[in-house]
Amino acid sequence: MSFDVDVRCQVGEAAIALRFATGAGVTVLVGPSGVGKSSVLNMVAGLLTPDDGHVRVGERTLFHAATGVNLPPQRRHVGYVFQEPRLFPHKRVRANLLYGAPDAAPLTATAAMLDIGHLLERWPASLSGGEARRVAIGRALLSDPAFLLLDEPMSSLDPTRREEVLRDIERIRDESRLPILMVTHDAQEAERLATSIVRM
Ligand SMILES: Nc1ncnc2c1ncn2[C@@H]1O[C@H](COP(=O)(O)OP(=O)(O)OP(=O)(O)O)[C@@H](O)[C@H]1O
Repeated sequence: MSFDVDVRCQVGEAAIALRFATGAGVTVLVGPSGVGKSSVLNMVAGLLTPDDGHVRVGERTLFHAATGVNLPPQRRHVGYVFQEPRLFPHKRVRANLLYGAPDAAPLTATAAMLDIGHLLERWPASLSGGEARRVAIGRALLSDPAFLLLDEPMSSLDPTRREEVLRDIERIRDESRLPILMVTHDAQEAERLATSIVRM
């Protein structure tokens, strides 16, 4: 089992509840705007604490209300790519990529895979949307995560850039074998990337 999630949480007016258990590959979370998809990612990441339930990824229990287990985000070994790239504006691309990386050795190979090797000395403000997104994905991968969370990684990209990021995610799915939990609005993306689809 990759993701074994059963969470309930009141967020403002919204009562969010979701249960799913999925195997290896990409689990895609789909559903209308405001239904709570990003909140579920935040509960898996440890940024939002569920009122009840459990979160297990692989063999590890990250949260279990009944026994009081609640690992802080930094101990969950999560690579989280937010809807906005959230790069550090005062750090060059290279330093952004290495932020949180236990080891600089995989930098060259990861940058080559994401086709961002020529951008290492640039500042984030000079990047296009697609480039910034790929740097955010690279930073998540280089932190040596146990799993990836991707929140609408193709949103607000033009069709060419979208295709590039789609291919990157396919490559990560097929080569790194990291469990991936991803949110998308787009049925075609879900169809193409998903090993499992969870509807909210
Ligand atoms: N800080 C907050 N205070 C009150 N309500 C909130 C807060 N954060 C989120 N919500 C509400 O919780 C619900 C779930 O939000 P969430 O961002 O998880 O949805 P989503 O499915 O990811 O939406 P989208 O697809 O539009 O990004 C929404 O109804 C939202 O208005």
